[in-house]
Amino acid sequence: MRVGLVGWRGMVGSVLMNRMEAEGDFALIDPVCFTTSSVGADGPTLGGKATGKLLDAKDIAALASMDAIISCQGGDYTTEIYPKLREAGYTGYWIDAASTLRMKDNAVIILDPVNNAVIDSALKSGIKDYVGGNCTVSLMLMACQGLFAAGLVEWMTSMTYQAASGAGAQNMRELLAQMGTAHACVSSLLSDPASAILEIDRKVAEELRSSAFPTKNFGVPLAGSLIPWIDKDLGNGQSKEEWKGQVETNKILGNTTSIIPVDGICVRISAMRCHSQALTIKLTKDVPIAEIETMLAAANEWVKVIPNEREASIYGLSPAAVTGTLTVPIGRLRKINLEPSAPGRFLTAFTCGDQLLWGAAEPLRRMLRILLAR
Ligand SMILES: NC(=O)C1=CN([C@@H]2O[C@H](COP(=O)(O)OP(=O)(O)OC[C@H]3O[C@@H](n4cnc5c(N)ncnc54)[C@H](OP(=O)(O)O)[C@@H]3O)[C@@H](O)[C@H]2O)C=CC1
Ligand SMILES: N[C@@H](CC(=O)OP(=O)(O)O)C(=O)O
Repeated sequence: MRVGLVGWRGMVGSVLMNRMEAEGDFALIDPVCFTTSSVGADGPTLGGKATGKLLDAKDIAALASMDAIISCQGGDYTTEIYPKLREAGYTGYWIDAASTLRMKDNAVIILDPVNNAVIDSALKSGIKDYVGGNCTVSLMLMACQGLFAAGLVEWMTSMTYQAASGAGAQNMRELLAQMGTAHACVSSLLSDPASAILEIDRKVAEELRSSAFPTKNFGVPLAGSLIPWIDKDLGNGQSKEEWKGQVETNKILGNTTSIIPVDGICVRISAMRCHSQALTIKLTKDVPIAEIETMLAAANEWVKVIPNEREASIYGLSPAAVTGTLTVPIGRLRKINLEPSAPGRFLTAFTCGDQLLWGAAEPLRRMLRILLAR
């Protein structure tokens, strides 16, 4: 299979290349690398295979000669190139990390540990467009698959704590620059054990609010603060990131007639690349916590139930613990008494996952494997 790789050197693309290398995917394909900026330059060696010169990512004829194309180049690229490619008669597979095509009728949102059946039936019906889901949604579903599969979710709120990486590579750099600037303005005070903490705090607050503080990418301070809005303003009080929660969850699960409500508030925090979420779930019936834990743990091989205890939670359920791994821990599982008329039906949970792996790159390479296995 000739597989065109577009966006392979970006942040998501690099994580994807690393995972494909680690899983031996390149041995099974003929990789062809495209670029929007360095046509004719030497391509990378992938899985021991030289990929030759980089091809033009806007060359429709070159793209159309691929059996499958994986794009991590971004939404603008998809918007520009995908329609031209299909109009030119391309009938191969289009696998994409960008959100552009996600909600189109002819596209499937891919998260195969959760929706293998949806993907399988789409393949059988000839669908050719497969798009990775929003990172927060994919990570929530990897964690909560057991509850959805058992039909136990009546509705869910998701209050998110999203990492800088979701905003892009430049934003990760800016977060670190912000941390460094905040530290630098009080470094001499910090090295003096007798200095007053309120003086340190005052100086840091002043620095955060100063026009010299590095905020070109985020617009506002993230280090020492947070940003309570992610993605566009839909004009109805909801952010686009919050809107994705319900529409993408239900599309991934293949729910068409009966929709499970999912809503909440999406917040950017100063983690590097792991998104966390605090969930409140109304269950369709009262199920004991021990049974819920068993169900969650058995749903897929990456979810890990963390006992709802202090030590286990602080060491096992955080961005620092999870970053760079495919494990999706879920913990803080507890019944809360929100509605006395529905005892045992309100569940809290907290989950955390690497948004560049399950949230972006991993579903793409697994889709390729599904195609190769056909
Ligand atoms: N960031 C995220 O968390 C997620 C992103 N996505 C999707 O993936 C798309 C790509 O995101 P992301 O990987 O963060 O974007 P990047 O900005 O890291 O990469 C996108 C492209 O920018 C070009 N580029 C320019 N300068 C550089 C450089 N110094 N290093 C590497 N690449 C460079 C490359 O194209 P070229 O080689 O052609 O010059 C590259 O393919 C997003 O637009 C989004 O649609 C999806 C899920 C999560
Ligand atoms: N919006 C996500 C990252 C992302 O790229 O999402 P989407 O693929 O839905 O545009 C975040 O900021 O954390």
